[in-house]
Amino acid sequence: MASSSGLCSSFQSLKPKLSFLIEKDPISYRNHTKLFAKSATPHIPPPFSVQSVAREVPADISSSSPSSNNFPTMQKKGLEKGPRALWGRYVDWLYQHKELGLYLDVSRIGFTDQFVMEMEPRFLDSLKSMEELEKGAIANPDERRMVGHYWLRNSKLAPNSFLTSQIENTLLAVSKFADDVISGKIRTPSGGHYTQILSVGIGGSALGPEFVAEALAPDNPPLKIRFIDNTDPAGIDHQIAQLGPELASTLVIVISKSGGTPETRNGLLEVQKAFREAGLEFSKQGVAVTQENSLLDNTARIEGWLARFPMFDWVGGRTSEMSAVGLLPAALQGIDIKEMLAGASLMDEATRNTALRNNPAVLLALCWYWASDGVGSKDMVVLPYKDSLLLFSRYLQQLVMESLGKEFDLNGKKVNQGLTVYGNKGSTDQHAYIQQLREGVHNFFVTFIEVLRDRPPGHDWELEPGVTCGDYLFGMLQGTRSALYANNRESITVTVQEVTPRSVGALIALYERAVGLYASLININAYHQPGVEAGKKAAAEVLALQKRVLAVLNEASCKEPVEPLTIEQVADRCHCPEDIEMIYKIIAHIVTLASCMHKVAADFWR
Ligand SMILES: O=P(O)(O)OC[C@H]1O[C@](O)(CO)[C@@H](O)[C@@H]1O
Repeated sequence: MASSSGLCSSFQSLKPKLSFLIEKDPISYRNHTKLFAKSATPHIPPPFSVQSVAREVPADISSSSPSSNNFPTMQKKGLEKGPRALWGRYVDWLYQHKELGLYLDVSRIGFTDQFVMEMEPRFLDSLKSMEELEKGAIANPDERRMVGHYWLRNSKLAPNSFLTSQIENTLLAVSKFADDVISGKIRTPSGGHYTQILSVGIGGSALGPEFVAEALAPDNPPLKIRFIDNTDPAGIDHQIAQLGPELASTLVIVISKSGGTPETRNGLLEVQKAFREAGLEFSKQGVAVTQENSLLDNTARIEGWLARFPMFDWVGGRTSEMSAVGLLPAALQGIDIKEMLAGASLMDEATRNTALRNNPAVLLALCWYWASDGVGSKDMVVLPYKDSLLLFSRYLQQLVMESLGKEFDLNGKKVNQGLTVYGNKGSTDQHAYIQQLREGVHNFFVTFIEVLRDRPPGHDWELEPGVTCGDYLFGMLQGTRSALYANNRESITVTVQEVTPRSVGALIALYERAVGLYASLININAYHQPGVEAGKKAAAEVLALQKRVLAVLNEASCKEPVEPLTIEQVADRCHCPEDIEMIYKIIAHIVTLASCMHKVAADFWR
């Protein structure tokens, strides 16, 4: 096979050099081009230096009429096609963060120089708002809250010393607890090492930890992690069954900012039941991450759980990965959380840059605005070409959609804003829905996430002469990017050297800032979620109605003989005839579950 050939070894020794070239070349080329451009075109100084590169802008191929009143006035042009012009655009706009080894290529989004110039003052305003937010302004007016997730990776930025020490103490406590568990200083009630984590939480209290575990946990972590992130009884049973006897060496981390989310409470009650049935004492293995004095916090304190870590009022669920919510599970899996924080902090610095084309979060938000007309008219398909980043799109789905999907803007005007996010991973998705992306309805733009390092050094081999498995992955990404572009489908490419705690921290920080900037551009509150409350309220009403239905059915079933009822009669006896459809669904649900209701069910369905 090729792996043992001379070609293979020479090829492998060539590869690091190639990646070095890839790393360095485009930017130095850009600098070179800039010098050229300077002599031909007057250089417009930062913030945005709009460069004239040779462009072949064909006749309007995919023009659309933006529906937002705020959208700059010019018409969208078709995408540039000529390879030389595209290369020029690539070089001209490529963003590189050297220390992070991160690139952002926006060349396949067709924004024009005029668009950039028209957007510039608005971006400067948005950056100003972000600056205020970081200084502790009430950035979430509805909930009268500060928004401080940026302080988590640079505690000195917090607006007062009390918050700074809260952040630092929590980080110390998380690190110490994780070290003690891993080293065996903290042991299971029977004196052994902890081997498993069962994380119970939902939404922002699950998605970050899930993404980070998938991306960064080593193959043999000190503690393996499992998640209960739903109120699906079978799903919960499955997780507990998979733990089996290891339940005795499982650390259960219950995560909930509010401490009152029903799904999380249910997960906790189910796990506590499993502990009782196994003859284990839950409190000795339970850890809570929640706001001080929440229901969960009080329960954990009264029951004397193993540990409690704070969640802060000024950190939102979907931006909580760098708080104890994300750091505790990560540290317990042996992930370097200081590196995650360092990556995020470097990215925070980069995304404060007011030289707009050198600010990657500005570039992302600019692309989103352009591609979706500032009103979410196109969906964002996120395609990491790396298995370990599979959950990035799912993580971003909450970050972006819960933040931007709002009915009203900050002035109370109905806007129905948002930006839809979906995606799994490449090249897998090429064998699923990319057919439609290439040829079907044109309602999206793509974000490719590229990882330069295929494998740890020394593990590569050639499947065919000169070609590795990773070369295929690379080819699939580049091929899809080109094929989509050839059909006027726009894309962004974010490139990292490898998937490390640092690069993952940076990616999270990049998107957090881009969402904040974009929200400010479209004048919405990115930090509340009133729509979710409506669903929760409706669910509570269904559960209340279920109790009334059960009472009516119980009464009927206690009669001798059992009193058969029509659905209309049940609705009448519940005093809510207008809810007949919901009552039908409730009965259909409970008759399949409750064995005590079998008799009634039989009569009911007669
Ligand atoms: O951490 P908590 O309070 O349990 O909330 C979980 C999730 O529920 C929501 O409040 C609504 O879905 C999210 O914003 C949040 O991340």
